[in-house]
Amino acid sequence: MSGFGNEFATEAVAGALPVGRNSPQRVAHGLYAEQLSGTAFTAPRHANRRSWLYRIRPAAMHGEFKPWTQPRFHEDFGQGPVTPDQLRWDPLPMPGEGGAVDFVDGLFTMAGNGGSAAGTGVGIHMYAANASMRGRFFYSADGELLVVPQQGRLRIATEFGVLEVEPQEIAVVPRGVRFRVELPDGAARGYVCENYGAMLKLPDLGPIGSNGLANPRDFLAPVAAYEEDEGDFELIARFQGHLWRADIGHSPLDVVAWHGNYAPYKYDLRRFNAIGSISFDHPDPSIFLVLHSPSDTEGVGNMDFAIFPPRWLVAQDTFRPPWFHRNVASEFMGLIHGAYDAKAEGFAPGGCSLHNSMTGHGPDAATFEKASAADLSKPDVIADTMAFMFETRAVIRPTAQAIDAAHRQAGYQACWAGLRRHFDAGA
Ligand SMILES: O=C(O)Cc1cc(O)ccc1O
Ligand SMILES: [Fe+2]
Repeated sequence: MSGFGNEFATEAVAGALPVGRNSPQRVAHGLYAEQLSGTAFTAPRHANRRSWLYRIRPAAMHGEFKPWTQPRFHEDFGQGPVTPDQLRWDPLPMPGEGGAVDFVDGLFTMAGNGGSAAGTGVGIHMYAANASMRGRFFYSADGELLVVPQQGRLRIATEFGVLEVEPQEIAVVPRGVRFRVELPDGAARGYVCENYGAMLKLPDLGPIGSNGLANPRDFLAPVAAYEEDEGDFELIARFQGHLWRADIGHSPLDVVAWHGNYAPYKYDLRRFNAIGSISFDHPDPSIFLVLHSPSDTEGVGNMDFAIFPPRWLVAQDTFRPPWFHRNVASEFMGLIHGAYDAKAEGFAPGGCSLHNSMTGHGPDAATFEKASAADLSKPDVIADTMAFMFETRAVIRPTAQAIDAAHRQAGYQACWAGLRRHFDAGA
C-alpha cells in the first residue's frame, strides 16, 4: 500500500476489520483487537501514530523473558575518550562455514550515541548473515530499525505483513513490531540504524516546493498476512540496550487485519529525485535527505538519513565532488553499490567510514587532482553508485569491537597524505 504514514486499512480475511469502530464486543472471526501506539496517546494529530491489530492471539501471550546475549549486538558505546581520527572499515566479513548465522546472530554494533534510556541518539549496526531466522522472532522496544541492505535480499515477515527488500531499497520496522528475517539469496549483509529518538519522517521541502527528494507515494507498507504456526518458538526482545528471550508457542505474526498509520514500510532509493546545482558550487548534502529524525531543536536532526545516488554534475567553475569540510554534526557513511565520488579507492561496497564532529575530511588526493583538472564544459554523470550517510547531532562513539576489528583500515588517513602543496603567492 502506497504513501508515507498513510492511514491504511487491510485485511487478509474478508470481514476481519471492524467497520466504524476499533474494539467491538466480539471481533469477527474470533480475533483479538489490540492497539499498538508508536507515539504518546496525546501527540498532536499530525504526529500521532498508532495502529489497530486484529490477531489470533494477543501480544501478551508468551513465556517469561530471561536475559539473553548476542555479544556483538549491544548498546555499549563506552564512556571513555573517543578518537577524533577519521576512521574507515572494510566490509564486515561474511560468516564462515562454521554454522548458521541469522539476522539477529549476525548483528555487529559499530557505533552509536545517546541510548534507549535517554530516548535520543542512534545505535549503528551492521549485519552479515547466512541463514534465515527459524522459529525465532525479534523486536526492538528501544528504537525503530532502519535497515539498509548492501548484499542479498531480505524477506522481512512482520506482524503487519511481508516486506521484500533488495540492495538499494530500505526498510523501516517501527519500535515494538515483531518480525522474522529470511534470506532468499542465502546470504546477506547490510547496515541498521536503530533510532532511539523521534520517529523518522519525510523532511520539509522549503523552497524546493511540493515535490522532490523522496516522494511520499513511493513508500510502501505491507498488506496484512498472517501465520497460524504453533511450535517451540522464541521471541527475542531488545529492551533498554539488552537482549531478552522468551518461549512462545505460536507465531506472533498472526495479525489477520490491521488499520492505522504505524506500520513497517519500504522505499526504493532509486526512486529518489536528486536535486542539485545547475549553476555553480556543490550544495550541502542536506539536499540528499531521505528521512529525518527531528531532535528537540528545530532544524537539527537527531539523525538524518541522506543518500548519494546517481546524478549529473553540471556546475560551472566548480570543484564538483564533495568539498573538504568539518561539520558540527557527525557522519557515518556506508556504500551500498558502486563507487563514491569523493573516494577513488578504499571505500568498498559494504564498508563504512566515520568522520566525527569537527574532524576534517573530504576528497582523497586522487579525487582532488582529477576534479581540479576536469573539463567542466561537459557534464559528468555519476552512474552506478549508491552511498548513504547517517548524520547525527551527537558524536558517534565507535564500539571497542569496531575499533579493534581486523577489518578496520589502519592506514585510512593516508588517503589525504598525497595532497600536494600548491600555494604560490605570486601566481
Ligand atoms: O563527507 C562526505 O563525503 C559526505 C558529504 C557529501 C557531500 O556532497 C557534501 C558534504 C558531505 O559531508
Ligand atoms: Fe562529510
